[in-house]
Amino acid sequence: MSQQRILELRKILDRLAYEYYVLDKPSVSDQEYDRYYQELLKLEDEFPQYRDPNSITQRVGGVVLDAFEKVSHKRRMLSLDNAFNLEDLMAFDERVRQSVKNPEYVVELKMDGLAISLHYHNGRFVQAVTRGDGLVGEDVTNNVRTIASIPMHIDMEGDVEVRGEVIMPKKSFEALNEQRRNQGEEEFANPRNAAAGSIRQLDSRIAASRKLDAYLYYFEGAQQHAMHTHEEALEALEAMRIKVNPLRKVCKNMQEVWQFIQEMSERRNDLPYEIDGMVLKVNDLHAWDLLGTTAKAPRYAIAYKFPAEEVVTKLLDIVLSVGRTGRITPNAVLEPVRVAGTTVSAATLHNEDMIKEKDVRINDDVIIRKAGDIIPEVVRSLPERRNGTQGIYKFPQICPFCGSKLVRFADEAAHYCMNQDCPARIVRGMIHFASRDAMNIDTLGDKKIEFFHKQGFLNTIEDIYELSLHKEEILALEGFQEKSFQKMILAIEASKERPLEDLLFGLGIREVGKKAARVLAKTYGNIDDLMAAEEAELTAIKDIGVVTAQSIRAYFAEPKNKELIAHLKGFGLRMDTDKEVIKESIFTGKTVVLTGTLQYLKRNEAKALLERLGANVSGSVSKKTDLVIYGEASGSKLSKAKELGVATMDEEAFMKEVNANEKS
Ligand SMILES: NC(=O)c1ccc[n+]([C@@H]2O[C@H](COP(=O)([O-])OP(=O)(O)OC[C@H]3O[C@@H](n4cnc5c(N)ncnc54)[C@H](O)[C@@H]3O)[C@@H](O)[C@H]2O)c1
Ligand SMILES: [Zn+2]
Repeated sequence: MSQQRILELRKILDRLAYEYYVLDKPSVSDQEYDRYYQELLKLEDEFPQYRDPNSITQRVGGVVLDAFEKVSHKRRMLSLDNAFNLEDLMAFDERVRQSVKNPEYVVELKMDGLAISLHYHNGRFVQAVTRGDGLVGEDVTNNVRTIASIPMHIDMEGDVEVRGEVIMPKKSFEALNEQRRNQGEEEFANPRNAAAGSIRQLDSRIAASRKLDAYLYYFEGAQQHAMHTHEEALEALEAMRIKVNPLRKVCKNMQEVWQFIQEMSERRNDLPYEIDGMVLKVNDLHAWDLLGTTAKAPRYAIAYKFPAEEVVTKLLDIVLSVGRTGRITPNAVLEPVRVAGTTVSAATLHNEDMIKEKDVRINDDVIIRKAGDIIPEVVRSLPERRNGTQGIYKFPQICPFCGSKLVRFADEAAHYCMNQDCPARIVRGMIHFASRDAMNIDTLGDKKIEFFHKQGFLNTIEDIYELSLHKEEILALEGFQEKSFQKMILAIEASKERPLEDLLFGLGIREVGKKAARVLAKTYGNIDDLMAAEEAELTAIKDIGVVTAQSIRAYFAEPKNKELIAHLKGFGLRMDTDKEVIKESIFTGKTVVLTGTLQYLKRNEAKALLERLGANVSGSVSKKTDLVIYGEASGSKLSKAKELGVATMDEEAFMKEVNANEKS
């Protein structure tokens, strides 16, 4: 039983960590994650036979993206153990006291960003590396250079390593999300994920535009510089004009610690950046060596995490919604309640497993939590408050909108309505088709589509282009005027000119998101060639996997979909891409040869990029060659180029040029 639960928890946590560290897109709040984590920690403690070095509790979370140069840390970059209340902190103090007499603590703010290591050589900033998996991080030097508060020169000879936190101030975060909203892009869940997403960008101009900041809190090898305490080390950093957070305090005992924590938690909302807790560090650096570290965290420090805002309310009902792919989401209908400054009356329950996991039943009192910008969630039910009217929730077997049987695939937690004609799916599909990222018919929003569907005017995507046939009926409806009707029809007409990639995305083919649509449109140029493409041909395209390829094939094999495309063609929708404009660049008019193994691009991609930038790509080096671009293990072509005096460029430099041109 406990073993099963341990495995289950590891699976949940691995998925959440992936969403958080790799996608920078968490689906639950940090508190929710921490609850699962603490439960796992406790079970592993209780049942040592089930411990596993691969468990998330035994390693530093986080990953190293392949797109970046990997750098090994000289000393591991660790995480921190967590405390959630005074009791946890007292236990930590107790453990420290077993090795250290009368410990002092430096108490700092726990800034919610991502850890970074900065390297200086003879006073010059030379490299910045992310924490990564703790052993190896990503080289993000160019991006970190764009952070104004990080000094490029310091007054210290030799090699100096400083560590700290890159953060996105609340103001920058709000501005960024507003901009993303306006451009129809997905918003970041919180400043931490936005900061992480900004630092891990291949184009440093994006990082520069994101207005990041950084605070440093660790001086590697401070003892070699004759410092004895952490506070002395921080002051030495300040003397080098390195930014250290002044909101910190050296505390003589736990009473002072707790008082400072209370003080800061009251000021928390007024700070210009987000903090998710406080960090206690033993002040005496000699004690750091004495106490040492675990596989994951130092024993001389601990993070106290602030509690999230939680309230209790009644769960009145569970209702299902259906997405355009048929995916079903169960939602909690709640007795309205104020939490974290807003009134909440609905919360997501994710899927059947989550409902079981949290043992949520209709009529239960439940704990609701809203943290940061994440949608409200049901944390758990309060079974002790049940009065006998709460039966175990049975997940519906049929779609509430069309009555067809719901399907749950073996490897997925979600249920699906598989009925292509399900009215709820059709409406969601039309909403998606008209949305900003797709055909961008901005006068035809969610509410109007739902309304016209109820009126019987919109039953398929094709109907959008025949809406003008219902002019008389629509004008007879309340709230519709000739002028706004004309505007709507004009926007529908204008959408016929959208390029192929927008149409492909708008069709809502499973697995074909914005990016895949762009890749497909670019590769095929028009819809007929794409419709004729075999699965093998599709999977040969970078970024298109087997599942996506099969889904595309299945979509175009469906007679109804073929008909839809034919009808749309009949309405005059263009079904090709914008012609690639050749961009003037340093490659324009040059004869270029590629050689060696490229790290960032496949050979054919590099070729396509070069051609777009006006180059003529050739296979062999001769006197006519203007430039040889080389990757790793390049052999005879490179030596021949050198012999002939032909200019050469390594892949790194090439990527920089490409990036510069792509973004301009
Ligand atoms: N919502 C989710 O799905 C999800 C998933 C995974 C992780 N998380 C969150 O991330 C946490 C785990 O991340 P973690 O391993 O980075 O641990 P952590 O964020 O709890 O603590 C360690 C980090 O704190 C940072 N920090 C900030 N101020 C500091 C200071 N003054 N001194 C020292 N360090 C400071 C450093 O970056 C350090 O690496 C979880 O507890 C959870 O809150 C959330
Ligand atoms: Zn249905």
